[in-house]
Formats: sequence, C-alpha cells, structure tokens
Amino acid sequence: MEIFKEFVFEAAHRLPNVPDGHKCGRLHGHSFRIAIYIDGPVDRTSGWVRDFSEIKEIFAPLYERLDHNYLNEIPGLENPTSEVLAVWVWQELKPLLPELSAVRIHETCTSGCIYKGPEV
Ligand SMILES: Nc1nc2c(c(=O)[nH]1)N=C([C@H](O)[C@H](O)COP(=O)(O)OP(=O)(O)OP(=O)(O)O)CN2
Ligand SMILES: [Zn+2]
Repeated sequence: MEIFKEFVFEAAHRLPNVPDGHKCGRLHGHSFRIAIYIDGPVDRTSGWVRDFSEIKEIFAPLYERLDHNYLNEIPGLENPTSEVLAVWVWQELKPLLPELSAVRIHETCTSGCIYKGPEV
C-alpha cells in the first residue's frame, strides 16, 4: 500500500531560464505543498506501512533547508522549477527512505508535479 505525508513550506524563488518578461523570472514566493509517498506492506501488528511521524522526522532536515529560504541559493536548485525540486527532494531522501515511491509538489493551488523516480 502507498501512504503519504504532506508538508507545507514557504519559500522564494525565481526561474532564471524563462524568456525575458516571463512573470516567473521575477523574484516571488509560494506556499509549496510537498507530499512524500512510500510504498510497502501493511504490518499485521501495527496496522501501518510506516509511522507518519517517522516520515516527518526523516524529512525534517530537508524541510529546514527549504522553509523560509531562497531556493535558488540551495546547491542543485539554481533553476528551482517544481520538476527540479521534486527530483532534488527524491535524490536527497531516497538514501534515507528506501521505500520512497513518489514526491508530489504543489507549487500553487493549481500547478505542480509528481516524480516517481528515475525510469529504469
Ligand atoms: N512546468 C512548469 N511550469 C512552470 C513552473 C514550474 O515549476 N514548472 N513554474 C512557474 C512559476 O514558478 C509560477 O510561480 C507558477 O506558475 P503558474 O501555475 O502559472 O502560476 P499562477 O499562480 O499564475 O497560476 P494561475 O492558475 O494561472 O493563476 C511557471 N510555470
Ligand atoms: Zn513560482
């Protein structure tokens, strides 16, 4: 079964590679919503795949790096689109959370992306 834990963080960014005049080339901020998905069997005793609070603990150091920060200044996020951010989170988190199955980013209420890892 797949479960998820969602987080909200505030951050500023600008997209350096958009054409001149594109609104996203200007510095602006979002309340990003990010969901961390993990996939695994439901344990018979606990009744869960993994305690949500453990996902929160594992994600906490990454959350601190993102929340109330200027994303463009974080190594690897020089062009912080939703897509780049999802891949970055995946790469940071996968070694710590091997059951990771997807990273969903909502940059605004109406736009975002879902990354399920590199295609094999
Ligand atoms: N594929 C992507 N397209 C865009 C990204 C992105 O990360 N990936 N990012 C942006 C901007 O950062 C922008 O802040 C968000 O885009 P948009 O959905 O256009 O924002 P709006 O609030 O204006 O959305 P409306 O629903 O049209 O009001 C742009 N594109
Ligand atoms: Zn934006």
